[in-house]
Amino acid sequence: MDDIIKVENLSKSYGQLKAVTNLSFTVKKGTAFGLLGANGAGKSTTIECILGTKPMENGAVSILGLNPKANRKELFQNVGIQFQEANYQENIRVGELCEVTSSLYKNATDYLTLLKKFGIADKSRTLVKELSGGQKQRLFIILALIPNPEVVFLDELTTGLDARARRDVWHILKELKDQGLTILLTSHFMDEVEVLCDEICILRKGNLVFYGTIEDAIAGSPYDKFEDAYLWYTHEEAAENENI
Ligand SMILES: Nc1ncnc2c1ncn2[C@@H]1O[C@H](COP(=O)(O)OP(=O)(O)OP(=O)(O)O)[C@@H](O)[C@H]1O
Repeated sequence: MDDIIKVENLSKSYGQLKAVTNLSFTVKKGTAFGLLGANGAGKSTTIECILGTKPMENGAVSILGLNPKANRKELFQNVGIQFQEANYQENIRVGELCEVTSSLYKNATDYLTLLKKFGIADKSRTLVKELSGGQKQRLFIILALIPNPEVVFLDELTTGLDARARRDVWHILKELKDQGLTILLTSHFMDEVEVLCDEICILRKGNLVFYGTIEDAIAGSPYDKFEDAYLWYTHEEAAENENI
C-alpha cells in the first residue's frame, strides 16, 4: 500500500467561517509532504481533522489504510504526533516523560539515542517546564518519534529552534525518510520545506491554491525562488515587498 495518508474532499467550518474547503491530497510512503499557508490558512485544522481529533463536516480520510476515528487504537501504535506543550504535565523530568511515552508502545525506539541525536541528552533529569523553548520543541519531536512510527505528523516543525538545531532536525528526518518514514509537516520556513518536502500543498483561506512538487510550484509562478513563488501563491508578496 503506497498511499499512507489519503484525504478526499475534506471540509471543515467553525460557525460561519470556512476553515478548510474541499481539500484532497495523498502522501506516499517514504515521502515528506508539506502543508503550507499563512497564519490562519487552515493547516492545523486539516491535521486535526485527519487525525480525527476534530470532526470534519465532509470528506473521507485514511491513514495506513485505516479510518483514524474508527481504528484509533490500531493506528496509535504506528502514528507519531508532535503535540504542543499543553498536553504534558508540568512537573515531570525529560527522561521520565520519555520513559512513560516509551511504555505505551510495542516497538518503542531507544529514547536515549534520540535525546543524544537531538542534542538534549544532558537534559534527561531536567524538568520539562525548565527547558528553553527550543529544547522543548526538540523534546516534542523526540516524543513523536519514540513510537518508531510509520507516519509522523509534525506541526510547525522547527519553530523556535536555533540554526544548528534546525539543520540537525532536517538531517535526522531525512535519514528516517530514507528508511521509509512518511512525514506530514507544516512549516513557515521555506528553506526547510525545500530541503525536506517531496510534495507540498499551499492553502489560502482554507482553499487549495497549489498541489505538487516545489519545482512545479516555481515553474507555475512568475518567480525563480521558491519563497517568492510561495508568497505569490498566498498573495502575500505585495505586503512583503512593502516592508522591505
Ligand atoms: N476552535 C476554533 N473556533 C473557531 N475558529 C477557529 C478555531 N480554530 C481555528 N479557527 C479559525 O480557523 C482558521 C484556520 O485556523 P488554523 O489554526 O487551522 O490555521 P493554521 O493554518 O494552522 O494557522 P497558523 O499558521 O497560525 O498555525 C482561522 O481563521 C482560525 O481563526
